[in-house]
Amino acid sequence: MQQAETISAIATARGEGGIGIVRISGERALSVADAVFRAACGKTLAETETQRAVYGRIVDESGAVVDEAIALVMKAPHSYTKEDVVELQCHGGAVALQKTLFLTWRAGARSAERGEFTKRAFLNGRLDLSQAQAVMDLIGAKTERSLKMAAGHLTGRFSGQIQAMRRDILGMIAHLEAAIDFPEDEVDEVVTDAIEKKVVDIRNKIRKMLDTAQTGRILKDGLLTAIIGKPNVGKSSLMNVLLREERAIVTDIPGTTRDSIEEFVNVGGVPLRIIDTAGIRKTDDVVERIGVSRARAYADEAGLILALFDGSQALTAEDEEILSLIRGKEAMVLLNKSDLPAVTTDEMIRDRTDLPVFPLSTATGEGLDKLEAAIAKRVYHGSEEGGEGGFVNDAKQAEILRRADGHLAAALRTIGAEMGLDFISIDLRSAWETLGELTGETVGEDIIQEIFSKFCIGK
Ligand SMILES: Nc1nc2c(c(=O)[nH]1)N(C=O)[C@@H](CNc1ccc(C(=O)N[C@@H](CCC(=O)O)C(=O)O)cc1)CN2
Ligand SMILES: Nc1nc2c(ncn2[C@@H]2O[C@H](COP(=O)(O)OP(=O)(O)OP(=O)(O)O)[C@@H](O)[C@H]2O)c(=O)[nH]1
Ligand SMILES: [Mg+2]
Repeated sequence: MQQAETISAIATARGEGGIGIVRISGERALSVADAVFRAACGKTLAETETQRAVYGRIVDESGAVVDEAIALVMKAPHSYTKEDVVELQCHGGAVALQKTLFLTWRAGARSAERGEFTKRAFLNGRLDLSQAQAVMDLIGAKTERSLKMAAGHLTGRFSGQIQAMRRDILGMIAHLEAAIDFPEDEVDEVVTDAIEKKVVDIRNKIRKMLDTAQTGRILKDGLLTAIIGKPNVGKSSLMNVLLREERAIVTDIPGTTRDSIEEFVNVGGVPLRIIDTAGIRKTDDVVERIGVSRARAYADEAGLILALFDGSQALTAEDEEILSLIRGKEAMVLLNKSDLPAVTTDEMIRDRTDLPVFPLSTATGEGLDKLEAAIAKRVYHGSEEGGEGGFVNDAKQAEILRRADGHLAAALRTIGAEMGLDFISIDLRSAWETLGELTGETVGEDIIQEIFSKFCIGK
């Protein structure tokens, strides 16, 4: 189905790059493009076969040349949106590109909303909702592993699993309805036994998918990782070696870092949002005190704490306080300055904490490989591929899966209570509908609008 309104937008990065693309989609895409583009061969784009590239010029209403361009013609349904699409590939200049865009508006297109091309692709059945979301995740991917996850979603790995579950549920509903309509054919108990088995199966699949949710979210958004410790233990040095860049100021003066610094680091494919914090200590300095309270706040908020200690010094009361601060938290204990003679050994630290301990030196780089591998392993906890369905990478998706699982659990209770076949069917239908929210088959326009409004213009 082609939308009556024809839309256009600049599809490439603003103000940079050698080529810039104006993309047009909708019922009148060909006539809009023909109003602004003159092919060198003399043919109109409407006469051009689909999937052809045509060389020519962008001209304004008076026929004056605005730019030199290549037009890509993709006729419905053979395009990204499944509508008629023309892409005008121009020289990358911002002014010429903007002018070409204006000309398409004057010729009858309107400015595309955020994500509107992809929204049309969704509405026309090219992608389901989880695949459409993967388009944005792909663009925003922070590491290669994040990219791989998004690409898996885009190619329908996740959707495929969901669709299979929905088909199975629908099959059960049909079975129940047949048994209700023709009670003489089958004994109820035989029917419910079969259904119980299948429901348990699907619940197991959902549980496996939910197990990947935490990893999926980290791959998508990054893991908030706070480096904490008393002053001068080497926190900023650690930030710098992880970044491979002299980002934070390092001096031998305790209290060097006063405000926290956040940077993105790729550790073994895991995106970390690393925060270097002010050394935790009691201080009369007003600015430093604010820094210290921020450090404590980050320790609470972080998904992972890297607690740093100086192995070349004896542990102090401040170190003991940090050890108790991280007790029971997601934390790793790092014993720094292993290049110097050890005063505090890892055994001494291990006596005081159950958390994993890593000796290292930010000066020589010793122990860093092990630390990075341990961080990556911790995030993946064995599930490199995120199971058959790929990762669940979004809190909303996880919530929908949990709700669907709740309906399946209710179906099992209904079976257990021998309440009758039609009641089981009601629970199953709820589960089927809930799972449809993931693929977008059972969600309202408002939710769809909200999802696409987070996209960029031209996508
Ligand atoms: N220039 C350009 N590059 C792009 C896109 C685009 O729209 N334009 N895409 C999006 O932003 C992505 C590619 N996605 C696309 C998906 C389907 C079709 C398409 O035309 N499919 C037709 C023809 C397939 C075929 O010939 O086999 C079809 O499925 O019928 C195009 C792009 C990334 N690169
Ligand atoms: N020998 C040795 N010195 C180190 C090592 N790591 C850091 N240092 C030194 O320790 C001092 C403090 O390092 P920083 O990274 O500024 O320490 P910090 O924990 O950020 O300190 P504050 O910002 O004051 O809390 C500097 O002189 C560093 O050169 C190490 O592995 N070995
Ligand atoms: Mg510092």
